[in-house]
Amino acid sequence: MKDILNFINGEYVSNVSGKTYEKRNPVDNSLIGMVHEAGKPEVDAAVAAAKAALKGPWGKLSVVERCNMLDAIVAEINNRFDDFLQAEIADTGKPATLASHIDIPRGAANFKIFTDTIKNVSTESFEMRTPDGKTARSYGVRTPRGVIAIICPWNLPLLLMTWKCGPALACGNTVVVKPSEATPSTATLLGEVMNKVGVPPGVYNVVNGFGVDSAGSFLTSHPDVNGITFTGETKTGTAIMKAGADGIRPVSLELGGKNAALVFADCDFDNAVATVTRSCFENAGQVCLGTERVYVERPIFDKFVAALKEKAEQMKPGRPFDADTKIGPLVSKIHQKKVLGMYAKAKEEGANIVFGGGIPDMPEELKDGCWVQPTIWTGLPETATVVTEEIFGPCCHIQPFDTEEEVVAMANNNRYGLATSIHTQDISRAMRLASEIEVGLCWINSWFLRDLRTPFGGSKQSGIGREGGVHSLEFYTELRNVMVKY
Ligand SMILES: NC(=O)C1=CN([C@@H]2O[C@H](COP(=O)(O)OP(=O)(O)OC[C@H]3O[C@@H](n4cnc5c(N)ncnc54)[C@H](O)[C@@H]3O)[C@@H](O)[C@H]2O)C=CC1
Ligand SMILES: O=C(O)/C=C/C=C(\O)C(=O)O
Repeated sequence: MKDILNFINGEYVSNVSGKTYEKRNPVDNSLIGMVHEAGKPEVDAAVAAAKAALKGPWGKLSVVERCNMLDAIVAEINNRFDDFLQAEIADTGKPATLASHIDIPRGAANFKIFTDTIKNVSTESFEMRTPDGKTARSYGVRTPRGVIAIICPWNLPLLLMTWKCGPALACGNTVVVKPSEATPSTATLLGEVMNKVGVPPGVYNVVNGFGVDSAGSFLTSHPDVNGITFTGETKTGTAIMKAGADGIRPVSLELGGKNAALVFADCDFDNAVATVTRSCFENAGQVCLGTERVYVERPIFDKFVAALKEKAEQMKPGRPFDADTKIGPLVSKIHQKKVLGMYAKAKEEGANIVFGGGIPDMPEELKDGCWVQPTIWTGLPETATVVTEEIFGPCCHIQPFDTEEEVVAMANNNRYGLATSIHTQDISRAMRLASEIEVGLCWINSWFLRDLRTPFGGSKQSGIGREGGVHSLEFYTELRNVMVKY
């Protein structure tokens, strides 16, 4: 039996409570291991270690020395690529083709981009004349914020954790990571990499457990945590923001979405169908940037619905390493129940089910996995539950539209504002709409195409703050002004 421990001050440790919980594989519900839940004593120890490490050898490294250490982390993740791949796949059940192209490479790239950023970023400087005729020069100095709490979701575990850990460490902070209870393995494994490359104890810590009354809330309410960065549900973001208010700690929040794809009659049809297929069904729809509302201009509506249905039919569910697997299971029984509840709600509210709507027929040995069918609906009003609420499953509702004004109004009529994709060959229209749609991220004739130097985050109830490239420095550093009179 595998034990998934906590990683505190450079050592793998259990807990004083003796509490453990089962981590099961969502493909077939087999037991992967027992997770040792961190309680208050373990969270206190992790934060104390992180605080002490700021004053230890880590805090004395030059930027270049720190970046060299991060480069070694990148190399070691790549050396242990298969270990990370196996761990991520066991936790999530996602296809190996996906994890090996996105999750694990981004786990390494998320450190690399921020060593490049931190080595090349400048701060402003101004000169002025003083009233007594002398000169004063001001300049900015960036210092680490301190101990950063990183609270992660389960959909892209290594990718989303390193997206925060990379810049935090590059800026000289120390971190305490709380992975999702559903996906503890890769964050825990990264502790081995830290030790191998000589990252000092206490710089990177992992506390496993749940949110409320567990590791998550113990961590976010800890007074020695200097900043909290979170990706996950908007409701949890609200709780985390409240926790941050005590002690005036800054928060960076990447939250939910109910993203719209706008497909115009003049689009490159095959590209639009292929891209919307990915944005609806990739990672079994468990991507905050994913599309759950598709708006198609009326002249191509029927053709588009038929084409997307054909793609959904080809999404073969199966084991992660089978060559013909196109879609994995959902992450957990809890999430499967939530998504199937939404499928039932769509039916109850009168949806026309174009495809799916239930559990696929799986071979006997996989029947206990967390499978759901890719699902397409039409015919619902814009007020229907599955058109307004985030589902986080492989599904979408397709609505026809007649005018640009109408589709912009429908796309914006939602409390979230994370991402959109616009499919048209009219570049003027695309650029016009890109500024009218209320989102943090807008893709034109593409989706989830990432340049890690660019600002990433959501508007409205999809988040606060932007991370990526130099934008991450706003959260992970304090910008101090120094004025010298001479
Ligand atoms: N990237 C995204 O936008 C994601 C959105 N979701 C959405 O959220 C729904 C629920 O998924 P969950 O994993 O339960 O998301 P969640 O937002 O509840 O959990 C994310 C992380 O926050 C922690 N957490 C929960 N409550 C906390 C609290 N009060 N204080 C500190 N930490 C806390 C959890 O343990 C986990 O590590 C999904 O069905 C989906 O709709 C889920 C995962 C990612
Ligand atoms: O590319 C990224 O940095 C992030 C992608 C996806 C999410 O944030 C998410 O699904 O939560």
